[in-house]
Amino acid sequence: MAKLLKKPLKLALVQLATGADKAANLARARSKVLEASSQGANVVVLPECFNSPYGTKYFPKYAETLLPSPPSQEQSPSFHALSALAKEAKAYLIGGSIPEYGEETKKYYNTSLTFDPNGKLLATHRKVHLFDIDIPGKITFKESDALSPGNKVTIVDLPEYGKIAVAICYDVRFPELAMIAARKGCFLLVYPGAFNLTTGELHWELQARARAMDNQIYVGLCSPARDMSADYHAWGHSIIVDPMAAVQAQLDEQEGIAYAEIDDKKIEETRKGIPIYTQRRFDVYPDVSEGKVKYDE
Ligand SMILES: O=C(O)CCC(=O)C(=O)O
Repeated sequence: MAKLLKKPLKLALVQLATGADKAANLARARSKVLEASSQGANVVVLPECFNSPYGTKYFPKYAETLLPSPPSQEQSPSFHALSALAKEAKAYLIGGSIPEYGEETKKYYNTSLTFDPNGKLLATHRKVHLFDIDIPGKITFKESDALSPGNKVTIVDLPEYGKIAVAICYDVRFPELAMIAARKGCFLLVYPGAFNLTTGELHWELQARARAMDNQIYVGLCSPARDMSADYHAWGHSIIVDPMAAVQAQLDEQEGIAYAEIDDKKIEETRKGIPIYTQRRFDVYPDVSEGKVKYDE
């Protein structure tokens, strides 16, 4: 079987304590990402909405524009902070997500930016599935009140290592997206995310393990730390799951960094032991990765 991952890497998920002050969030992100890289991390991930509080009323206030590309410092301080940070850390940086104002569409998005170790932007993912749920007495959230969805699957080539997919939080509930990425050769699925105290307990670990089990690749879910004084209470528990669906690292609800070694051997072993990759029956059902898939907007 062809290698998915050219050489082993160390993955770090930064479970950041965030607040209402954007500049303070960016500064804190810098110190934790540098801590991760000083521990040898090659790929570092930040959480969903790491530069702002999570909530529909906050998105327009914190939104930044990314056009023209690259944007000016004034248009997107977060873009510049992340780019500089990737360079300083000498690591690939998956910059969680930030509220974005699309200059071309006049709409708001929940957007993730990925930078290479030279600070170059490699990919942009706008959350495809918006978090609209209503569990009476527990949680009602309607992200679509403020945001519009993105329209593509985001696969990012990290030249030294191989391909990863980036999607955001609620996107993890849609196995098709993960399946397409895996069948296109990704070795890792990364989801900056902020589940809550209801669905976090029920589904956070289950979703991570299910995506890993179905696709026999690594999965990382990176949450903000929990802040009970904020409007939205994040589940935390940032997690890295291996291709056999075993939990390699998981945090509690407090600020911290989850680390794991990621290598091709584990993918190969898993697929050799449980060879679903060669046992699929595309004569009985279609291969979703072979249909019409949008990779670019
Ligand atoms: O799927 C869930 O239960 C939570 C999703 C979420 O919090 C989000 O998409 O931001």
